[in-house]
Amino acid sequence: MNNSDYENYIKLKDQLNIYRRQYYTEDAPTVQDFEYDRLYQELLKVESAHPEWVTNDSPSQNVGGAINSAFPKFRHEIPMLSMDDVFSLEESQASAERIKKFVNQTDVEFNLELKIDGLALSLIYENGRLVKGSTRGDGFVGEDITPNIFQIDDVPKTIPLKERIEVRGECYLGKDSFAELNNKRLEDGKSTFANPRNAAAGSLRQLDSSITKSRHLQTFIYFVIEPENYGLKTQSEALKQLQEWGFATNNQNRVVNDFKEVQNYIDEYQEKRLDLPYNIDGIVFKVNDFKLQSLLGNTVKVPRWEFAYKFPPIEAHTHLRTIEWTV
Ligand SMILES: NC(=O)c1cc2c(=O)c3cc(F)ccc3oc2nc1N
Repeated sequence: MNNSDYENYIKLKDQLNIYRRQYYTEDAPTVQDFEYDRLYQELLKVESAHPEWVTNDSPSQNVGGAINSAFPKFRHEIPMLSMDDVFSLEESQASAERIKKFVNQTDVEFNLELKIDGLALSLIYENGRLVKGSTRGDGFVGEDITPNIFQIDDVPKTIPLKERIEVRGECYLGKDSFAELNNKRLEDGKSTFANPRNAAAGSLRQLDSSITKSRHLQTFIYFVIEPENYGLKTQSEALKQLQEWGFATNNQNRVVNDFKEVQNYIDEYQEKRLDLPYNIDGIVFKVNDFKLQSLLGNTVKVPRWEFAYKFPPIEAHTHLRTIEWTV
């Protein structure tokens, strides 16, 4: 074993863990997502060549980051996993083919969804009333932020369902609300947020709920835990049912059967993303049929039935949109 290779690996792992703490726990990253992704893919490559070097503090072995101990802890009944990322059309085609091979079916339907650049959120309802809201945390234990969840306007406080249900989604800050927030902070001589995702995380993980309320956070709910319990058969059906129950859902999803449609969807939203009122950083591929999803199951960190295609980074000069204030 070439010592310096191993030393370089440890340095890379430690550096990534610093970046993760900044991103997940401090909501204040010092590197752009694409730079983090590049280093993370490098770590995965080294680890696949040297599996014996992998220890459980490696970023590849756990989801998300440490939680802010100021909040009560909340242990997720079902772990909140993350997603594998791919960075090219070819890779996404290869991942789709691997999934088809795994289930031994040539015609697997995928539900494509916009990948909202926000932070993951879990909501629990009992007897039709919202009783718990939490963040992902490390995937197993998140932060109980229930008081803050009640401050988000588009989160229904009651739903027309008597059974206990948990739903999950993304909490985000719209581009206009982000620009307004940063302009206000500049006026007040405060530091500004690096991007809407960190502003959303910083606003949701607030100890003072009135600050959360002032931030105009929004959500897109995309996941029903144990959907079969509610007679749901596919992801696209689940999104419709979530909307009927009163949740904010993103209706730009598309059910596709062949790769040409995937290419069209990716091209369409690579264009549209600049004009969407919220940030997206890719496309989520989900096997649409829940029976096939359970056949595929999960690994320690990610479901095998989904993955995310990440868009290439937008050139910095184009996407920063601030509001022209009338003086
Ligand atoms: N950012 C997103 O817009 C988005 C994220 C996820 C996940 O992180 C996710 C994680 C799981 F373990 C399972 C399903 C998921 O579905 C998801 N769907 C989405 N649309």
